[in-house]
Amino acid sequence: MSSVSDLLDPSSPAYKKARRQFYKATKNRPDTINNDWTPFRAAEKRYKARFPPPDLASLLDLAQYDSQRSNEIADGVWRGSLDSVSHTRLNSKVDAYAIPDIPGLVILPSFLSHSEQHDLVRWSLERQACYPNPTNLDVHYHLPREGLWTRSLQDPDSLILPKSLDSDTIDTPSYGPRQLVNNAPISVDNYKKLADEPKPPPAPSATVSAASAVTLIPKLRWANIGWYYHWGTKQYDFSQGKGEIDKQLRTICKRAVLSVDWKDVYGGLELDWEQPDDPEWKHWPDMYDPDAGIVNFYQTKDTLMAHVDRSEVCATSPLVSISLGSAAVFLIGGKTRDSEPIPVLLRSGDAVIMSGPVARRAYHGVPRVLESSLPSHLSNREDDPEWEPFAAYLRTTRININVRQHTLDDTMENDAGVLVDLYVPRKCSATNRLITSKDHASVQIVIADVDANGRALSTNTTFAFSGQVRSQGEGDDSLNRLATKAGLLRNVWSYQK
Ligand SMILES: O=C(O)CCC(=O)C(=O)O
Ligand SMILES: [Fe+2]
Repeated sequence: MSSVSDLLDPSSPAYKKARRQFYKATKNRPDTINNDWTPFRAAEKRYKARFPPPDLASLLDLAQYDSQRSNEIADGVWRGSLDSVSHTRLNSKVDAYAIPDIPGLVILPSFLSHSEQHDLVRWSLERQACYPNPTNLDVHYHLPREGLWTRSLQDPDSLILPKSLDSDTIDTPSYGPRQLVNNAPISVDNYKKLADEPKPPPAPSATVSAASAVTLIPKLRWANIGWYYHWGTKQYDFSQGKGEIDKQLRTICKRAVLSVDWKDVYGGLELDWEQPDDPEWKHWPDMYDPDAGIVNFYQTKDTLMAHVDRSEVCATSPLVSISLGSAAVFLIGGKTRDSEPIPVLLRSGDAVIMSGPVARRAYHGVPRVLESSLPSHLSNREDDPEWEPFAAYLRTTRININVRQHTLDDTMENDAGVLVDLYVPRKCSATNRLITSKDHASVQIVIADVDANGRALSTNTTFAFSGQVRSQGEGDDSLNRLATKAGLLRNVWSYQK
């Protein structure tokens, strides 16, 4: 088998063979084939291509600032550069860089120590891709309670049975890249409606047959953590209650968010925040607390197409994304696929934060997992004889832990962890801006409809006022104005004049 470095060397027989195969395969392709590609699609195609191998010099490779990573870079054949994408070093407790073209995008290279990377790889495989967390394989198979990974080590040949045998409804399986559904962006206004839409469980495939534990491992694509995510509608399903996000992971994500001086990122920028005079980033040190996420498992041929993660009500709160194992090309662009994306080389231990109204809503994807890029601290661990199966798996795998904040804090849930109407995020009736859960001076006034005898009916009209409106002495006037408009009051305004 040819190595990756042979494939990058135009004089090698392996390169020449790949070129012959490429010309043969594309001989009859019309020249106009790529005229319709958006800039994002064209970039995906470029980095995905096996031939010619992509030139990664255009990738931002922040590991190159770190002399302790020089061996890691030298050992792998893939390397980007430091001068292809404009970036600025942030004033922060750890190495952190902002990308001025995408405000709110922050990259923390080498954020995790080697031992944290080991722990998180084990954590992902042993404890996340298993009951009670849903995974892509659960739909089709009766997975063992101890998890597929543990079973595959203890009894690799044990048979895992398909669910189609005992189900009335069946479907076709999909192991490829995650299916992309064009979901409606959730917001405070449509939140209730989307939460109430039916979320039928997906049907198991009729065509999968029993498979051994070890052969199913490379088919693992994702595990859901925190709030239950319904892939069919790309919305959260609150009726399933809230899964736990492990404390260790929450602590790591909070450390990432708290280590950044957000004033250095956002100060002086005019962005489209819900409350421009009190932008949310100022509250992240108290408010940021992740409650939803996905652990992604990519084999080297897998890609994740351009998408926007817009199922979370907190549309601007930081999303923390941690890379482990093999390296990858990460693309991030703008509001549509029509902006040219920025290419970044993400290596094991790097973290990316997508935050604020621009970066959190930017199209992004992973067109390439880089072959032979596993760093030596994950491929050989003489200190841990039990590590070898993890190393073998990671040689063809990248793990990404993608952590979001869906709700503003847990006062939005009842004791059972279910979102309740009362705590659905509200907007100030006077200013139409979001009332955060930390706005303890906000009030909600419910005015009951009454019958002819003055007795309360079951219907009512509700007004919510933010603390800011009240502190400016605008509460009474606002209530009068709104109640008059709603036909509940008469003549109050004439008093004021
Ligand atoms: O793998 C990555 O780096 C990104 C994953 C991602 O965008 C997602 O899970 O939504
Ligand atoms: Fe994403």
